[in-house]
Amino acid sequence: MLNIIRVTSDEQFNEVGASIIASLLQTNPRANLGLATGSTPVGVYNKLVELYKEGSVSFAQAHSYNLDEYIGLPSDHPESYRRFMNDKLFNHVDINLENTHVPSGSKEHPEQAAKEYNQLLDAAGQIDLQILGLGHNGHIGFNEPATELHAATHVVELEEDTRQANARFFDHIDQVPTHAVTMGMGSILKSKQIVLLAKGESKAEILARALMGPLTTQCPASMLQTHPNVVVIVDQAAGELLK
Ligand SMILES: N[C@@H]1[C@@H](O)[C@H](O)[C@@H](COP(=O)(O)O)O[C@@H]1O
Repeated sequence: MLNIIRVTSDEQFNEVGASIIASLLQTNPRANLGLATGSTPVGVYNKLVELYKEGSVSFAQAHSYNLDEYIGLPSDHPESYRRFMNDKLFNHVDINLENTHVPSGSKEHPEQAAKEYNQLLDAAGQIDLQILGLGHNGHIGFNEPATELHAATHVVELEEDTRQANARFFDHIDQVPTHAVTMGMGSILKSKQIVLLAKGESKAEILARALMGPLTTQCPASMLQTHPNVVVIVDQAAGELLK
């Protein structure tokens, strides 16, 4: 079931997103959080840091599992997703870094890294709350449009579109990795609850396709329509084409 929450400002967007995560941690301090990178969740993470500083939320017993990681960037590279998470959230709250998990972007053994991350997810059981952003081509995590989708964590070759969209974070497109490790569709869809975040006009069309179009592997986010508990937080621009 899709529950669409329309917001009218960035502030509200971030507050709604952060309060869903904070409420979960208040009732289940040991929750498994599925976390996402990209620009869309940044404000939500900032808000969570504020809530933590006010004493309204603690991550002390929480565990986190990130969706994806570039292959070939050292974990301290400014654009690696491990570094992103440390900088935007983990280093500012009381989460135990040992309980935070981001797939390894090992260049030497990417397939092994994917396999190990999958084993880690299996051992963790279920993710209680999975945060997702939305790629312009309908990807979630780095599950790119394709004729087949994968259930488990796997290595993926990034689409040119995706590399271009992410080039804004690098000095030059040549520096954007060509491959990534991503949690698979099965792991994402197994989460108890999913919160999809979409902001801005550039997401309006793909969001409408994802939520109202046919289920198709060509738009991996369309699979979210099969999930029993999805909350979609959209601003006015991204929600423009939703009925
Ligand atoms: N792998 C990430 C995705 O997890 C993210 O959802 C997407 C959208 O990013 P943004 O929120 O910056 O639009 O981009 C990246 O490619």
